[in-house]
Amino acid sequence: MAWHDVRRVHPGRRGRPDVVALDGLTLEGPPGELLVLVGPSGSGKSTALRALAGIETLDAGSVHIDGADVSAVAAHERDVAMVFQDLALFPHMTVADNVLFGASLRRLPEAEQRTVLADVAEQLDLQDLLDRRPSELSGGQQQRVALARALVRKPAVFLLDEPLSNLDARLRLDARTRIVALQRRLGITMVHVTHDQTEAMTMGDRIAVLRDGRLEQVGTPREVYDEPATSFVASFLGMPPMNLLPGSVPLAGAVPPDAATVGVRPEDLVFVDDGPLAGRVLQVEDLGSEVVVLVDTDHGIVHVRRGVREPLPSTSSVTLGLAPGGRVHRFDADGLRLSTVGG
Ligand SMILES: Nc1ncnc2c1ncn2[C@@H]1O[C@H](COP(=O)(O)OP(=O)(O)OP(=O)(O)O)[C@@H](O)[C@H]1O
Repeated sequence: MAWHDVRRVHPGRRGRPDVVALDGLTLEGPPGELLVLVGPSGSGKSTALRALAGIETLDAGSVHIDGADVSAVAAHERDVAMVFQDLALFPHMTVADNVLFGASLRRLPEAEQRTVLADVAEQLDLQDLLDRRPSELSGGQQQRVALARALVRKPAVFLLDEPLSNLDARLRLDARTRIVALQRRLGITMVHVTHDQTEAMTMGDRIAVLRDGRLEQVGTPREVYDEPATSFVASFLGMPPMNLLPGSVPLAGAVPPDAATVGVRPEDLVFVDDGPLAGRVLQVEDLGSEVVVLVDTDHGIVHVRRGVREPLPSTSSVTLGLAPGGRVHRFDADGLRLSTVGG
């Protein structure tokens, strides 16, 4: 699938200014890829997905599926299936009927419908739920029904708009694993929208980071985490986010002084004697599997991530330095990455 220079402007209502939802979005992915769109609220993720599905008009540019320009093709004729956050299951229908809903499947001979249903029910672990109605299902089960309903259509592109956001943390993890396994097994092209960066990092073959309706960076999760193109990407991915400090902080020793900002991940900082960054321990957050220490410095609060077995500083006044193998990213005044030092 591809977006080529797509622009979408929502006219401002009642004297309000127009909203540019997509501002020349260009992005493409190979067939069989699981592409995750991430970005803050309002960055245009849903609009991009809706544009591909054909339920959003384009003001300029084009969208492509399987190499063909489908910009002028009606939504119902595009070979896509979309799962929304609210799932939109029919409450009066059984799970089986919800899954099979849709004229094309209904036209199949009954025996064939049963095969399709049995197949998808097995893939999504719905075998025992087929006679129930949505109100008799948990959130996770409902979500699996919505996935099944989209899957039986065997679309060329499968679009997921935050389908996991209503699930609790455990179910989310389960659903995440299930979707990725399914996508791998069937080799389907999938675009998954989320604002959850853990979901993005763990699910995507590639992650596309959107900001203000434009593509900020696209790459594998490792690439965007380790080599963020901009300070925006650097601070968007990672929890806690990358620490951004003035370029004058000599964290990486003698580096060229032309960076406006230097960025360092919380895991790349250590407590040392006489380090280049001084501060006071504000808070220690023990997360069970790791410890995050908040240090108040002259340049704002800095997050330090340490292992649970490592000793913590014994005094509240501390100095920080770069961890062995740690990396410092240097950004210019526009936020563009100049280089990465260390690692
Ligand atoms: N129908 C509409 N009318 C007016 N403005 C809209 C409309 N739909 C979206 N917008 C605006 O377009 C911008 C992009 O919206 P979009 O829903 O694509 O962002 P998003 O990244 O998916 O956000 P979220 O994560 O909050 O769902 C936002 O500023 C939004 O307010």
